[in-house]
Amino acid sequence: MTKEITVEEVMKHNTKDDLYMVIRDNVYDVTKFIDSHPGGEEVLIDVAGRDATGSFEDVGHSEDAQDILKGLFVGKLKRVEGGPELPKGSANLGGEHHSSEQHVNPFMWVIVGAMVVAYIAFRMYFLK
Ligand code: HEM
Repeated sequence: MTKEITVEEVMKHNTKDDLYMVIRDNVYDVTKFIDSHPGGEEVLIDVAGRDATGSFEDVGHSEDAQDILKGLFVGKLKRVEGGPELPKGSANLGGEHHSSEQHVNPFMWVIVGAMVVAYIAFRMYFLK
């Protein structure tokens, strides 16, 4: 019989070493998959112990990803009327874009630095 897992129980598994997430009311134990996720571990930790349906679907995961999911299934989410709501995962591609913007920054400073040096060299040449 399919195991039923409560919202409270899912929320307890919210660390890298013990990570559950919910996708379409199915509960998955993602702990062993974290290191091999092509999208990185960060996004999975962001949705640990949460509802990751939106994040998972936004990415447009392939059939392969759906197959991996099947292997991680541990039970159905049990919703109790009047009980706590499972928080939605906050991982999204917006976060990813943000971090890639930060990678651009050091390079920008090199360009700005080069322009300042060029300007000073130019001034010195003409002020001789
Ligand atoms: C247990 C759940 C998950 C499984 C089994 C899974 C599996 C995979 C797999 C197999 C890929 C490779 C591309 C593909 O086949 O679609 C992938 C890529 C990716 N996943 Fe997941 N994923 C999961 C959850 C998530 C979540 C919650 C996020 C949050 C946003 C996420 C973000 C991404 C991203 C951004 C990529 C693209 C990486 C790239 O191509 O650079 N995944 N995932």
